[in-house]
Amino acid sequence: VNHAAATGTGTGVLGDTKTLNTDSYSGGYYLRDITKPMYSTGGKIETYTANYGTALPGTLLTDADNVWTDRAAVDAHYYAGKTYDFYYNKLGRNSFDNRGATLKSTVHYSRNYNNAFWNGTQMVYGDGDGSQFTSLSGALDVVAHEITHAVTERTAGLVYENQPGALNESFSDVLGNLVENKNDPKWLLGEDVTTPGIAGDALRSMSNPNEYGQPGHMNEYQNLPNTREGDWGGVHINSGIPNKAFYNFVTTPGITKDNAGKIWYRALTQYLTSYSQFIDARNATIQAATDLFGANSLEATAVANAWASVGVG
Ligand SMILES: Cc1cccc(C(=O)O)c1OC(=O)C1CC1
Ligand SMILES: [Zn+2]
Repeated sequence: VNHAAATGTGTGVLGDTKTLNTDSYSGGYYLRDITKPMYSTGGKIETYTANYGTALPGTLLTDADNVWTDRAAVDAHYYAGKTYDFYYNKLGRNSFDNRGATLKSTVHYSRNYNNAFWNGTQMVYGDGDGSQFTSLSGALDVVAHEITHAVTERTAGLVYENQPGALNESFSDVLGNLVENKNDPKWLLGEDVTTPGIAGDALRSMSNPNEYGQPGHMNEYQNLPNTREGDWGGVHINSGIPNKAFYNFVTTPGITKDNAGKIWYRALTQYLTSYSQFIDARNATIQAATDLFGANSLEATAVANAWASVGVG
């Protein structure tokens, strides 16, 4: 029996019902999406469980009746599909490698694990401890954040330390929110899975980085040690500065989310390199806006103003 695309239903982390692309193969249903353009060269979206251990990728999820109840798996699978669609339809990129590589996710990684990460090959999601986080695949901005780490690794290659690392983090936050495309005036990150017992909070805020302990201007840059304890020079801290620059840009009257995304994506994939600093990101986004909209365009002017407003350039 060959692979055949099937449509299942599943319950997500927040209790919502979703339609899932699955694969009816040899008598069972597999959590495998074979409907995307990348399938023409063998690419698919596959979701696994680590079954609360740390061996990767773990076991590909199967189900007898195509009604899926593993909430973390349902959202990891569905949101990976949404992220693939955004990159393909909006930015013309065919998966993280732009060559239709299979998108592999593993959920239920370890126990009480308050993290999500791209390990160089696949996405990995913990279930949280139920207090700090619920299952981390339950948020589209988180899933798109992780997949964007893969895109960055294959393009600019921004090293995960100091200013290049803060840029790496910021591009993941920017694309995470653009893919999520919520009507969220505060441009929050992780709001759907952070502290399930507290409403209205988040992991980070792009509109007001200070709200979650991040600098929003160069004069608040935190020189932290390039160690694990120092968050590798504060990559999740100093990302507040480029995040705020993007927020100021995208909220400029006349700037659309689509155009802002094209400019940031073009800077990331055409101009930035491993050790790019904040000033290089400023120059790269101005150049990208100039390429796409012209030297004296609203976009190019607004990009320069946005970086100046956070003390860069
Ligand atoms: C929750 C978490 C912990 C450690 C690293 C990351 C990381 O991927 O950098 C992480 O995920 C996020 O930041 C996502 C966006 C909310
Ligand atoms: Zn990250």
